[in-house]
Amino acid sequence: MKHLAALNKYFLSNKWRLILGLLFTAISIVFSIFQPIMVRQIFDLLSHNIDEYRLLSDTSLKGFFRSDFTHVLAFYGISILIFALLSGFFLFLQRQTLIVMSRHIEYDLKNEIYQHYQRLDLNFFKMHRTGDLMSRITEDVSRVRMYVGPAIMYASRTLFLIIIIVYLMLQVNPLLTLYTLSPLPLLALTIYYVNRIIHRKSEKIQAQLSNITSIAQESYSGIRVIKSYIQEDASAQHFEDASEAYKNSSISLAKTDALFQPTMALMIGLSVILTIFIGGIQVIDGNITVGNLAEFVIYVNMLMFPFFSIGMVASMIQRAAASQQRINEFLQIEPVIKDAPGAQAAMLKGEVRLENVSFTYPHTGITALKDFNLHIKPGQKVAIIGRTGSGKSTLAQLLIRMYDPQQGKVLLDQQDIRTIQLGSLRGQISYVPQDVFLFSDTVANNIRFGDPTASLETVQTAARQASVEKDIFGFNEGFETEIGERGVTLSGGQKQRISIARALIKDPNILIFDDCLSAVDARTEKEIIGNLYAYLQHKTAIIITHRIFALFEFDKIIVLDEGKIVEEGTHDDLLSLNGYYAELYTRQQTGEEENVTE
Ligand SMILES: Nc1ncnc2c1ncn2[C@@H]1O[C@H](COP(=O)(O)OP(=O)(O)OP(=O)(O)O)[C@@H](O)[C@H]1O
Repeated sequence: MKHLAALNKYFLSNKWRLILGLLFTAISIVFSIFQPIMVRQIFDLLSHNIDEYRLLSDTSLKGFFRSDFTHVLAFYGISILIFALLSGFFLFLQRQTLIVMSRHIEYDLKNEIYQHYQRLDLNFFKMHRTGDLMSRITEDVSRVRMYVGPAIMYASRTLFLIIIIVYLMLQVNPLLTLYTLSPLPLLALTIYYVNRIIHRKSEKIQAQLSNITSIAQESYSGIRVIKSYIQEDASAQHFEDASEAYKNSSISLAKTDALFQPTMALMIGLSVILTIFIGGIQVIDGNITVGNLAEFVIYVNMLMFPFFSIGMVASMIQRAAASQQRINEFLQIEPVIKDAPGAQAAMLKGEVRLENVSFTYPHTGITALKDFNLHIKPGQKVAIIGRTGSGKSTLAQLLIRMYDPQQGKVLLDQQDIRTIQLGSLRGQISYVPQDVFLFSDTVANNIRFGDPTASLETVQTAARQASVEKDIFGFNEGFETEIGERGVTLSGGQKQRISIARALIKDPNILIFDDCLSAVDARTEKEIIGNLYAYLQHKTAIIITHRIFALFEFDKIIVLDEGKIVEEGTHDDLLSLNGYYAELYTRQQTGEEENVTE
């Protein structure tokens, strides 16, 4: 329950809705109480006067009484109707305030979680599965909403109703009250347990349903592999097994559900029988009137749902507390990478320096860079080459401060990057990642992601510089073509170049290209490099690659191995070293020649 305290701030910001909601609940209940009172009055009126009326022999007097009775009955009928309408109207207002409040809280909570996710660093996302992040912002928030809306609504209704009705019942006859109410706690307890079973089964069904969805999704995305390996039948069988499990669980839930209504009917029946039996004896003994008995039967019926909802509300609160606990776990995580106190914005010219940097990935313990030193002057072009896993991408991650090194310093323009505001730092470095990610949006908007205010002309220029403009004009709707599931399917090389255009449009002084030309052919690569050359003239550029760009005149080429620099110098320096670079160069030259002669 203590976990739910985190929601109090939302109740506070919605206090008027909450107060009004509770007020409407009370008013609606007061109006609903008139019905049993009036029924009692009708019954008493009739039972007191009916014998005398029947004994009347004077037909005109009888007719007069009859019409009088009819008027009184009509008056009560209309009054009951008016009170029921008023009660219903305030019930409507109650829902309009409390349920609306819960939707506002749900909205705020979702935004709070989402904004918090945005602040958290890469390591957090590596450590938690996407499904887990999603379920906390969707399913857990939904369960919490059941507490801040329906649970509060039912609980307040139940509390007010029980207080008023039990008070009225006690005024009539305490003993009868005791007997009438005795089965109701049992009802609450039964509902609580049945609800828990239903919930457990529903959870299982939900998990099985999402399993079916992911099996289907995976088989659609991997349809080419399934077909080429003739695995259609195996894939169908896999789906059928998952569906079978889902069907069995659903049937089991239906059986439990089927028990629910009869259990309730039994409990209600038991209470009514007890009321009529004990109440009947009390009427015979003259302790209460027939009207009281009728009134009691209505009270019992009115109390059924409140007692039923005690069980329901208890399990709703329990579930909401568990969900809020899961939400709090994430909300309480503070990002490790954040602005240090006193961090300043900086105008970076482009000098990069790493001093004795060692970095180990926190969640795997893999040391990716060891005592690493590097100096790049503003405007220099540097290539980073090395075997897979040698630490090239890690270097890029440290420069944009996705991680902080455990030892040593990363300096930009001679300032430790930890003293530069994170937004200012990342805003002035363009990073083209190895694994391209494009959003389901238009081509133009994907490029504009680097500068949301950019005009179409600027977008086109960036596309031209990234050598992808011609390809884009080839699409049906040019720059307005949708990318993604519902849009065009781009080739790997096209995606990479759009991602480069996105980086160029930012027009920063430092650019890092992380192996982002791996999917283009040699001719396109030459074209891209030719175009980029002019663009990069006065900018610092770090190009991480597996291939040697002989065309590009690098100021420095660095060869990494196991997180250390093993070779460093210009193209000619490295060739004369006769090491990894020279070997790679020879291999690449032979490969290219073979390609030409083929
Ligand atoms: N996010 C991560 N979490 C844990 N370990 C990682 C992570 N990223 C990389 N590593 C590990 O750190 C080491 C260096 O990886 P890095 O990605 O920097 O190499 P790389 O030279 O860029 O390789 P490639 O050329 O294949 O991209 C590798 O052993 C890798 O397994």
